[in-house]
Amino acid sequence: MSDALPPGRPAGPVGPDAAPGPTGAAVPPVGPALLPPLAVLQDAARVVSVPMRVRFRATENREVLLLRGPAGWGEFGPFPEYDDAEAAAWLAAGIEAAWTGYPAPLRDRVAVNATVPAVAADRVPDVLAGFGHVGTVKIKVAERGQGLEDDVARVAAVRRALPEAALRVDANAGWTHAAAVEALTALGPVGLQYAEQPVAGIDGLARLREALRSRGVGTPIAADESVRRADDPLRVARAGAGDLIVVKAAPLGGVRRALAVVAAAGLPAVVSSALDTSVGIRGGVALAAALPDLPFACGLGTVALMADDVVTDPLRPVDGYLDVRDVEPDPERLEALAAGPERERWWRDRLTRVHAVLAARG
Ligand SMILES: O=C(O)CCC(=O)C1=CC=C[C@@H](O)[C@@H]1C(=O)O
Ligand SMILES: [Mg+2]
Repeated sequence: MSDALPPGRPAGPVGPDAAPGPTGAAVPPVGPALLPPLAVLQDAARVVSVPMRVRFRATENREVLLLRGPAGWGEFGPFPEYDDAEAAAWLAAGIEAAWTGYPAPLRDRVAVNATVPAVAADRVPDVLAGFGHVGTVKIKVAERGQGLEDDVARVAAVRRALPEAALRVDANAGWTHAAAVEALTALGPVGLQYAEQPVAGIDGLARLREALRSRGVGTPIAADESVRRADDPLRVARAGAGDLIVVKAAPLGGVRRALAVVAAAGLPAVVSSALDTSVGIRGGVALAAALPDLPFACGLGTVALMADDVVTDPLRPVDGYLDVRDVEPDPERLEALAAGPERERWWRDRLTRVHAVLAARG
């Protein structure tokens, strides 16, 4: 088998002539419409630990705290290393889901991509098999401890498996400027749909975008961490640092706030997951379903990377789509996946602290 990169499809509906940028629309501060008392949240909480089928983000077991409220279920699952201030947006999103519910959908299903973690190239067929038929694949690159040859081999393996699929890569800011120029030039012949957060920082993205253009590499640049982890999610758009933005409901403080970010950014948006259970994915689906424009497949297929789920009918892609439907955790699955007492305490303590952050913001 060769690692040569056969040509792929041309880039998607983005690029130098893509949408203009900030529209001046307002983005509300992070916070739920109404903050339930802490005791109510603690009563409503279930902490679960879901084993992964494919290791992703160095995660073997995805732990989250689920909340049951009058409008349904919500998920609070900021990654363990996130501080309480950053985690506040995730709690606001979980409360929105469980106490307010989601805005009305504009479509009844959303296209999703397969997600290929930074696995060895020979594992790619097995990873893809978990997603069923898809027309788009996102491939993780720039993994610490790996080199460009690993990325090229992984991308080539996906291209061999799915010659017609649109391919995108996500470096999670793992490349330096020089490494990103080298890698995206090498991957150029594949016709990447876009490169997600190839380097760190908004200035870094803008500089790279400029450098690629001047070399004739037309790969569009998507901003992810520079939107969801930034104090100001609109700075990317203002700085002209990306051709499109990646939006995730939980880190942006919920579906309604994420919709406001997209409206204000004035850039095409891709909806993606936060490696959630089906309860959190339901929020991503609600966001994708409510966006006026949805030009890209969504990164919401990640339940396929998990070995289990809290519902009996998981939001896992079928023929490249997820239906827009509610989910209800199954009492037996909640019991079977319950986190151990120490982890449960850790999450409940975190809930207490993060609730205080939201309460202090008023
Ligand atoms: O977008 C996808 O295809 C799947 C979701 C995904 O890649 C991510 C989920 C959770 C955490 C992130 O590190 C990661 C991302 O960077 O987009
Ligand atoms: Mg990303």
